[in-house]
Amino acid sequence: MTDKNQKTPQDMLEREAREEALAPLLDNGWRLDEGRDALSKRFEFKNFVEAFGWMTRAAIWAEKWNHHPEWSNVYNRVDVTLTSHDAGGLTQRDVKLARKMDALNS
Ligand SMILES: C[C@H](O)[C@H](O)[C@H]1CNC2=NC(N)=NC(=O)C2=N1
Repeated sequence: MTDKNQKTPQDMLEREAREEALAPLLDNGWRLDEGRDALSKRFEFKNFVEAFGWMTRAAIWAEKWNHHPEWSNVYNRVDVTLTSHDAGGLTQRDVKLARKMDALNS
């Protein structure tokens, strides 16, 4: 998150809300990217069909919420990075999508 007093989207997280929102995600396999304000996680599945099935379900929510992950898939593995491009960093939209991705994987 930037400290410069620029115009930022309304859902940019303030420090306290941000820490509260991020703590459970960081406990659940998400990490803060170094070098950019983004959350990343590697999801692993039994096989490609499970991985791609999960991606399909996540994609439907991403499209519904107009908030899209950066992700790549190799066989049973999906590497996800979440950040809000318009904000240049994390917003509530990333937290919401991260929680949904975890819920779809439980
Ligand atoms: C025009 C459209 O609303 C925007 O490009 C949306 C689409 N999905 C998006 N996804 C993410 N992660 N960040 C954005 O800023 C974003 N913007």
